[in-house]
Amino acid sequence: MNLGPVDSSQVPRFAGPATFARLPRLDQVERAEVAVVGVPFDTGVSYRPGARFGPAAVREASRLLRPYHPGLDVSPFERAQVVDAGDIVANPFDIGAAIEAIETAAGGMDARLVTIGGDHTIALPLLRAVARRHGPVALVHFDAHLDTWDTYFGAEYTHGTPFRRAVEEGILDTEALSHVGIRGPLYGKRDLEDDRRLGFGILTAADVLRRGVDEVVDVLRQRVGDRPVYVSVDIDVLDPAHAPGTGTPEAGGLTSRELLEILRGLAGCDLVGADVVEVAPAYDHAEITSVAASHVAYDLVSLLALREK
Ligand SMILES: N=C(N)NCCCC(=O)O
Ligand SMILES: [Zn+2]
Ligand SMILES: [Zn+2]
Repeated sequence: MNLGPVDSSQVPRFAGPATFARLPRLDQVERAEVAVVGVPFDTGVSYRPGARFGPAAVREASRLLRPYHPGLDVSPFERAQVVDAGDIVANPFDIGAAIEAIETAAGGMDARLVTIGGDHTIALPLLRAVARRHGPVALVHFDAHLDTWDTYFGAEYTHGTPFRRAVEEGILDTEALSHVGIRGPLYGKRDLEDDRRLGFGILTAADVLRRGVDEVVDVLRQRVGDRPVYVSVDIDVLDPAHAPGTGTPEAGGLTSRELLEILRGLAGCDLVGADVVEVAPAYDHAEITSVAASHVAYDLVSLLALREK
């Protein structure tokens, strides 16, 4: 029997500590198959700071989640032991040290992780940890931005560069790399050429609109095949109307309905880990962004739970 969340019909959901979805902490169980972990770190940002407060805001917004997912027909917390593993301690004054600490902490956990960021820099050490276990993985990356740029101010490790570094390090399977939701101005056409050369295929925000969710899911599933796959969700993939609380917002994005439906379309894929990053609560209103992120995390947890048993 798995230890589930606090029952919101017995204890008001606004009472008590805010673990993700009111789940038990890692130290309250003997083993866990799926863990939600926070990485409060935003030293890699190029514009508005504040994603260091993302994990706390997403946990707070997750109080309203319920234990049955009708879209995927699964009770994720019954199907698997899901826990909140707390926050990884990352040095806010030293990006290199933070990246190492994240890789070590993530690599030391047996459960499959859904990580709440934090800025997008953290995807690199999380991918390293996953690749150590599974070899080079497929990637489905939801974002307004490519995040395959080379450097900012000469710095290699930033929130705009994790996936270029990951390809260079050989931890991604370059036959199976997708960006979804890309839009907005670039520095030049070369950004797209570099991205293609690194191996990425792009489904833009306009593609989601014109081709629709089902066709996007088909393309993604075909690219992923039966490879182990990591899903990285930068919350700015959503339109600023659906996610105002983020550091580098771009107009013309996905709705939360589209994002959640595409995620559900990945059911049955060999998901080995996932993240939700770039929630910056200081720019949020009425918890719009943190509610969206909590639902994205719930769907990712549900996809991981579906693989159990
Ligand atoms: N990963 C995120 N959210 N943003 C990257 C933006 C990089 C830039 O300032 O051009
Ligand atoms: Zn982004
Ligand atoms: Zn990003």
